[in-house]
Amino acid sequence: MYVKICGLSEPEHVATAVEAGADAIGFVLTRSPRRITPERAAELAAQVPGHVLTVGVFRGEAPETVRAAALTAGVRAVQLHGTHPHGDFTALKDLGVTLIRAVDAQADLRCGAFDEDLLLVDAPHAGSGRQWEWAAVRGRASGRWMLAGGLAPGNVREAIEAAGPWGVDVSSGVETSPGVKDSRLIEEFLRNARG
Ligand SMILES: O=C(O)c1ccccc1N[C@@H]1O[C@H](COP(=O)(O)O)[C@@H](O)[C@H]1O
Repeated sequence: MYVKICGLSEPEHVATAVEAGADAIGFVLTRSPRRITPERAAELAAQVPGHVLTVGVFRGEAPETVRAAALTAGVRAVQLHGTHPHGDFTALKDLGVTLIRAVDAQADLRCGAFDEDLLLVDAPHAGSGRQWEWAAVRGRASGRWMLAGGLAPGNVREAIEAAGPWGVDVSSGVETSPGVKDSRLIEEFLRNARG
């Protein structure tokens, strides 16, 4: 099971996620309680080994804004939330990073439909920590797709069984309050996600 830990802002939590076996870690570079600057993301990304994907998370920004922030941060993937047209993904292809299309369950759920490399199926309000009806996407989402939205150490197994994703992504569920990560919860999430 591919696991992404998102919304990291402290070196200690980046180290915990890497050591506990995360496949990807995310830095929020858009309006959010978890927002960090691209410069801060670059400092954190520098401590991440090459086998772990570093992801810049955006919501509704224009491709040029995403490009500039991703280059400053030095991330190897960008995750675009919001109603981006296909052309936004095409415009970012030459950046040479992994493109992640983040949508809710009403969208086209075929990974690759917008030329993205990974699909993320999330709650309508990304980053809110709210659960939604994960089972509604079972058999509808296809390809390399991650489930997100209200996941936590205590429910990630149930979510995987309900939706059948290729991977999972968490932010709020490994925090003690919005934007404050907890190393013990990060480790527990990774353990439970892998069963
Ligand atoms: O985390 C945020 O604040 C955020 C802001 C804007 C866009 C996406 C955001 N987070 C993404 O939301 C999902 C899961 O969130 P949660 O576990 O329900 O809190 C994850 O993909 C984050 O990257």
